[in-house]
Parts: sequence; structure tokens; C-alpha cells
Amino acid sequence: MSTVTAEDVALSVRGLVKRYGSTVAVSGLDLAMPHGSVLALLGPNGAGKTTTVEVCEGFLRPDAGEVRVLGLDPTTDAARLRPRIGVMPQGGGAYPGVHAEEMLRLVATCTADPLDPAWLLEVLGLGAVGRTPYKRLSGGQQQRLSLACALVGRPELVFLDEPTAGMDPQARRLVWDLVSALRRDGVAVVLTTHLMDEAESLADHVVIVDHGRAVANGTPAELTASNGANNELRFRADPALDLELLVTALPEGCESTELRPGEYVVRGDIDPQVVSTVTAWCARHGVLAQELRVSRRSLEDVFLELTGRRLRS
Ligand SMILES: Nc1ncnc2c1ncn2[C@@H]1O[C@H](COP(=O)(O)OP(=O)(O)OP(=O)(O)O)[C@@H](O)[C@H]1O
Repeated sequence: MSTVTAEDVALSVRGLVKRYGSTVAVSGLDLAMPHGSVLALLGPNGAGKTTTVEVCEGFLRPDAGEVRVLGLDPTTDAARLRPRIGVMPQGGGAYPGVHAEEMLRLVATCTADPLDPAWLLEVLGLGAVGRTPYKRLSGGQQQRLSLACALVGRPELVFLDEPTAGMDPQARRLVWDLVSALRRDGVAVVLTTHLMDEAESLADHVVIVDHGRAVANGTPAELTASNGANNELRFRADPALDLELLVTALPEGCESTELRPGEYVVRGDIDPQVVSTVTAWCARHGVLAQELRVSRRSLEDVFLELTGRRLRS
């Protein structure tokens, strides 16, 4: 039987703990991803995503646990690892007076076999602003420049911390296409995002993090299909329907909730019989069910179920 070694996976994290004083930012996190795949880290504000990424990038020292990036320890092997990874930090950042192209060329000189900076700027739609100082670029342009800096050294693994935050839909699509192209070329991509559609359409594997721990782990399809209840039936009607009464009419295992006043969901094994039972029950009680539809649970539904609806500070 063959053994999987740290070199066989792009990233391996076991039992990672990171504290800031009395704050436990990461509390025993495990991650693993193969080469040429996209891993999305999702989680509410303060869940520990950026801290995890910064430990993997070698910017923070872990308090406990084992981290291997491309088979190397990011703390002790930083000099060997840096040329092989790309980093797009949250919010970017640069010397305000530096021109976009100047900055990318500077980063390119630090790498062994860089891509052509002028070509990369064109690819990212920044060809026309190459001579523009960083501080005069729009937020979305600064983000794209930051992405260019992460990619110019032909990395084997890229860390993208909220790469499309603040981008317009066109720029976001461009970044999505780029991430897909990187993956096709065998590059591993670790992505943190608050955009569920971004994770759903890009990621091979999703880890939902809360309070520094993984609370769910799987492909987007696995996560949205968990518990065998991968469909749900939604409808709108007058608020405060007697759902206990509705549930007694439904097959065992189905449950119903009023998500917001007048917005209902039935979860369980939604088959034609359940749809017929709900509509018949509504008809019997004089309820007009509007916008009735059966759909797969979204990643956002799963995320909110696991991490709650309470706003994080
Ligand atoms: N330098 C720091 N000093 C002290 N506490 C910190 C520091 N950086 C992060 N924290 C705390 O660690 C916890 C995890 O923060 P982290 O930035 O890793 O979360 P996150 O999941 O990336 O959040 P967001 O989605 O808001 O970016 C939070 O409680 C945060 O306040």
C-alpha cells in the first residue's frame, strides 16, 4: 500500500493552534489539499481564516500543530518556500506613489522565472493604468494589481485572501476565470471568501471555519447534500401559519420553518408526494402558496445553519 507523504499534497495542516494573547484565533484546525486543486476557506468575520493563511504563508508562527506547504515547513523553510508560493493579502497594500507596472516589475525581479509583467497587466485589464500611481488606482484595480503580484513568479501554490472583495462583476468573472486557468495548469489555490457563489463555482473542496475550528468539510456538492436532505421546498404566504399542523401532515423526517415572516421552507426528502401534501394542506386551510419552488440547499443555507445568523463583532 502506498503512503501519502507531505510532498504528495500541496498543503497539509494538522492540529493548528494560533493565539493572540488570550484570543484563540485558530483552535486545532486540520486542512489538506492536493496539487492542482482549489480549497475555499469560509467562515464568519473573526473565524480565523486570515490567521490560518498567514501561518501557512510563513508570516505567523503557529503555537501548536504541524503545517507543511509544498512539503516544507513555512517557518523554518521560509527561504525555500517563498519563491514557490504566491500571496495576495487581504486588502493588498503598496507604497502609495509607486506606479502599477513599476511595482509588478519590482516583485518580478525577486522571482527566478517571472511572467512578463506587461503581459500580465494586460491579462488583468490593467494595461492602461501601468503608469498610474498605486494610490490613484480604484479599489478593484489595486486588488487586481495585488493578484498580479501574487502570480508573476509562476507559483505552485497561491493564497488568495478575499481576492474579489470590492470588485465589480466583470473583474470578479476575470478573477474566477484566472483561478480556473491556474487550476488547469496544476497550480493549487487556497481561497478565503465571504461569497458563497464564488466558493461554490471555484472550489473543489470547502472548509467552513468557525471559532478557529473546521465545522464542515467537503466538496460543495457534499456539503449541500448532507443529511440526505439535499432538496428543500420554499413558498411565501401570510405570516404565522400553524407549521406544527403542517408537519403532522408531512412524512416523518420532514420539518418546516418560517425563515422570515411569510417565508417558509420545508426540509427533508422532498418528493412529489411532499409537494402534493403541502399544496393540498394550503388549499384546505385557505392559504395561497406563492412562489412555491423545490431547489437544492445552497452553500449559504448550510453556512448559516452551521455558523448561526447572529452578526459577529
Ligand atoms: N494581530 C492580531 N492581534 C490580536 N488579535 C488578532 C490579530 N489578528 C487577528 N486577531 C483576532 O483573531 C481572531 C481571528 O481573526 P482572523 O483575522 O484570522 O479572522 P478571519 O476569519 O480572517 O476574519 P474576516 O473574515 O473578518 O477577515 C479574531 O478574533 C481577531 O480579532
